[in-house]
Amino acid sequence: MALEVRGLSCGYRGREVVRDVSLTLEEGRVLCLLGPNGAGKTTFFKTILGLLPSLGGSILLDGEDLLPWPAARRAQALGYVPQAREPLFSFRARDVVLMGRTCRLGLFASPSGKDRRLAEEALEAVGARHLGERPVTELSGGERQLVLLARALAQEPRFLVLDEPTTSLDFGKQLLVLRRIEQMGRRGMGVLVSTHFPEHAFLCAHQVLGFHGGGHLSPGPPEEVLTPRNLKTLYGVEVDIVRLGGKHGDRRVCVPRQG
Ligand SMILES: Nc1ncnc2c1ncn2[C@@H]1O[C@H](COP(=O)(O)OP(=O)(O)OP(=O)(O)O)[C@@H](O)[C@H]1O
Repeated sequence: MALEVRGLSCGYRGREVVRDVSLTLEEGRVLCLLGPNGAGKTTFFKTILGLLPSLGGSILLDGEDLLPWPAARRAQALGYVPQAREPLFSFRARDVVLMGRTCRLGLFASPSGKDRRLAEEALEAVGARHLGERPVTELSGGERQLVLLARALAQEPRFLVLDEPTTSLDFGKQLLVLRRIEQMGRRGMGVLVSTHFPEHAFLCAHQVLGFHGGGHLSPGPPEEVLTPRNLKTLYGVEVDIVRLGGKHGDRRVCVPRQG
């Protein structure tokens, strides 16, 4: 069971932003997408999700072309948490999470007890059960981000696309969300996640893909892709990767060079 991207090019009205990307993401694996502002991370995700037409290449799930799939079938396979933005309607957070179950309901069906239980569990999993009764228009950016993540969990997709899920979260919530991402992988979900923090890849990812101004680094394990040289290519800064031993095992951190 795998999501395969073959020679995918993405962009807008003939302007290519991302060119000729190929990768395979198996269920149970986490891929972290890195790159500077404007490198094309969101564009790439939206193309995979079918929200933008591709400029070339193909996207396959278990060898089947995703393009002709109806929206509900696609939503059962691929969940999406976009970058946080202002909500339009003042639904309760609990109901927004329950909406994640919509793609699993029949045409005129209402949510069942099981759907409500899964929605509650999803809120609990992201540490946001206390927000259930609050209108989403009155939540902070980080709180809204957690509610959207819970909605995607309630959807129970096989693959989940998370666009900068840790942006706007405090330090503790960032670590909670990274732990959840890692757990989602262990429970068999395939996850594509973008972040502006390379260290997040060390904490939760099996593979890293890096975009930089029209080009990209070949996908591979974080320990191989996240070298000082590649980080310079991605972000134009000099950093060292420092390995820290400890009672919780090997850890790697990025340390800026002086000067
Ligand atoms: N609707 C659009 N029409 C035309 N160009 C767009 C559109 N949306 C984004 N772009 C351009 O495509 C490029 C890639 O944008 P994208 O949002 O994919 O980058 P990103 O890597 O997600 O950036 P960030 O880290 O800042 O969120 C940018 O140059 C951006 O200006």
